[in-house]
Amino acid sequence: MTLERLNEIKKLLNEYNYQYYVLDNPTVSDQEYDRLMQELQSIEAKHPEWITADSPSQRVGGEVLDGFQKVTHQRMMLSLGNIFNEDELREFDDRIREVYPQVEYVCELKIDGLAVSLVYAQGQLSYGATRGDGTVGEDITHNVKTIKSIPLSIDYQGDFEVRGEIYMPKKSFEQLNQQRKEAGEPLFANPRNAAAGSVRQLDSRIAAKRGLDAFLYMVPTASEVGCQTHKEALDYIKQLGFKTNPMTRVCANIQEVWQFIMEMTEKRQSLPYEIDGIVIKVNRLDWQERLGYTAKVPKWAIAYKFPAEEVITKLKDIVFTIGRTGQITPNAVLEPVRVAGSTVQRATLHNEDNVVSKDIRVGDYVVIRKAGDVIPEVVRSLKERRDGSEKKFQMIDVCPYCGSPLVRKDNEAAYYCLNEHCDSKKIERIIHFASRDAMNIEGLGEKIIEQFYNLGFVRSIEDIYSLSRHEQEIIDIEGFGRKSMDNLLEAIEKSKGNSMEKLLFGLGIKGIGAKMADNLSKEFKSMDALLNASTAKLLSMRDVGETLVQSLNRFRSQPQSMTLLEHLKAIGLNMTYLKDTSLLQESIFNGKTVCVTGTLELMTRKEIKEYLARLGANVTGSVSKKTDYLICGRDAGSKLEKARELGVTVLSEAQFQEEVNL
Ligand SMILES: NC(=O)c1ccc[n+]([C@@H]2O[C@H](COP(=O)([O-])OP(=O)(O)OC[C@H]3O[C@@H](n4cnc5c(N)ncnc54)[C@H](O)[C@@H]3O)[C@@H](O)[C@H]2O)c1
Ligand SMILES: [Zn+2]
Repeated sequence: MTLERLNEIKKLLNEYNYQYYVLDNPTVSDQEYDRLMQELQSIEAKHPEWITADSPSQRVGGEVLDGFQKVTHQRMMLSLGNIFNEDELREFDDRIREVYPQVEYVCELKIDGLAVSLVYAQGQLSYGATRGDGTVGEDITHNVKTIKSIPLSIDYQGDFEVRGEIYMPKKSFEQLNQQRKEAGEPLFANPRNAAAGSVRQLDSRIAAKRGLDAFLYMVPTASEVGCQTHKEALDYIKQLGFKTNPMTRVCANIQEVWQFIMEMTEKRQSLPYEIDGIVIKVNRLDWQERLGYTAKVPKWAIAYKFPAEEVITKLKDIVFTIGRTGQITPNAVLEPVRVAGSTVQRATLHNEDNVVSKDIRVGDYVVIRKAGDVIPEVVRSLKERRDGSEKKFQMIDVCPYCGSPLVRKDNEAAYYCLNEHCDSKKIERIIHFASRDAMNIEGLGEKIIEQFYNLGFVRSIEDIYSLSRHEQEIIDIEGFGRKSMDNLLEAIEKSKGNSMEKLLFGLGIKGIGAKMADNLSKEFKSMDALLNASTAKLLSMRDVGETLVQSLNRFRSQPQSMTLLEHLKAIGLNMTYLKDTSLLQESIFNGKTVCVTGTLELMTRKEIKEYLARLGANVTGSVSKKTDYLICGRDAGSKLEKARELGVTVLSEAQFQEEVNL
């Protein structure tokens, strides 16, 4: 169970790392990422035997993109350990003071940009590089040179390396996103990703226009140039002409550190650049040296991360939404407010007990927290700002959709509408339609459908196919990035080509399960033929009984069902059986999950996929425990490794062709 969870988290984190470091386009918030990382670390702490070298907990950040020169760092560029509260800060301090009771710290703002290494030779900038995976980075010299505050020459004749953070000031970020919006281009999620995306342009004219800047905060060879402390090193580079951050403070003990953190939490909003925390470093360089490093982070420094961002806004109304199971949830309608990079207009209030115990009223000013979840939440109300016009919360007792009395189940805080014909059933039908064995629309899961339903984007099955109309609104929903939207629209488009049995099963006709849908489709070949089939013909089939015929008759006599099918046909959904029955009988791939990887030589990727579909295979994009076969072309990489690890049968392209007699 836990091992399974561990693998699941690793997979997610690797995916998020890729989106964040390679694509500069995260699909989840940093809080969500950090929460998963903590969970991973706590499982690994309990089971050290499960730690693998490729675990995200063991690796520093990103990957090196093709297209850039690679630079091997003279010394590893590491990440930082994270802490999230005062207790953890004190634990860090305890560990240090066990060795150095007199420790002094330097506190710095944690600039939300990307790390850069600048190397000078004979006083000239010789190159600038990204952190990459810590060992090898990308040469971004051409873009570094566009940053005006970075000196191209310094008054130091030997080899000299200095490290710091390239960032995009808030103003530049807003202008950039405004321009991109007007040009219809995808927006950057935050200044960090915008900065990273800018320095990784091959054309330096682009970076030059992006208004980037840099703070320098570290000299790997500080003691060699005569510095004893980190603070001296900072002063030294400032003298050489580098820009250092003015907020830096030396603290005599951990109380002063916490004091600094509190002060900066206040100041954060008013700074002209984004910070996501405070970095705390041991000041003495020889002590740093002796405290040393883990594989990923220094032991002499730590990053305190600010909690999920909170903002204040007015609660205009409370509305109720319904979920798949009929659960009724109160939601806050808010005066739109920007929080951590997106505009929030709605937030969940969870349930009646929560609203009552926090005494949240319509008209209140409330604190909204954007954590990792798709829907932000209301943390508390500001009672001191009330003027008496606020309305006390009253839970409804009938369903807002159908008027049936609501039922509170034993031991549960939630209320339910149990009416069979209520909206929850519609949600359920849409969920079923999109599910894996039916139309298999990836990215359109239960929670998303509930949310889209309640926001009015998807009220019926047909609506799925006009979702692009709400594209911008959906991207604005917290947590739903441009990339997820593109993927979703692609998955929806792809589902139009499904073979008939998937659609038939998706319609949710009573008695027609996945297997029966397959049998009927195989027999009748098209939706029209099935809908016009005589009772006698149906009954002549094996496994088809009276009940099923009655159920199908009910379906075909309902005008709304026929209209639905007509609409789907007009939208372009395939209504015929695409699997080739003669091929199916003998195919070893029938009903199996198959993945294709590597460079194919005999067929194109598209051809082989279509062919496999005709053989009855379910073709997937990744290898998992559910995979039955992996078909491998040349230069197969991680998928092949994974398949071997999981014991999945691997076939070469030639073996595949032989198997299917091509
Ligand atoms: N949302 C996502 O999908 C996603 C994915 C991957 C990572 N992340 C975020 O990135 C974090 C990991 O990134 P990371 O490895 O760069 O670590 P980090 O950002 O937590 O800390 C290390 C980095 O801090 C920067 N830094 C800024 N100011 C500094 C200063 N004064 N002194 C020293 N360093 C300073 C440096 O670039 C350094 O490499 C995660 O904790 C998460 O919040 C998010
Ligand atoms: Zn109802």
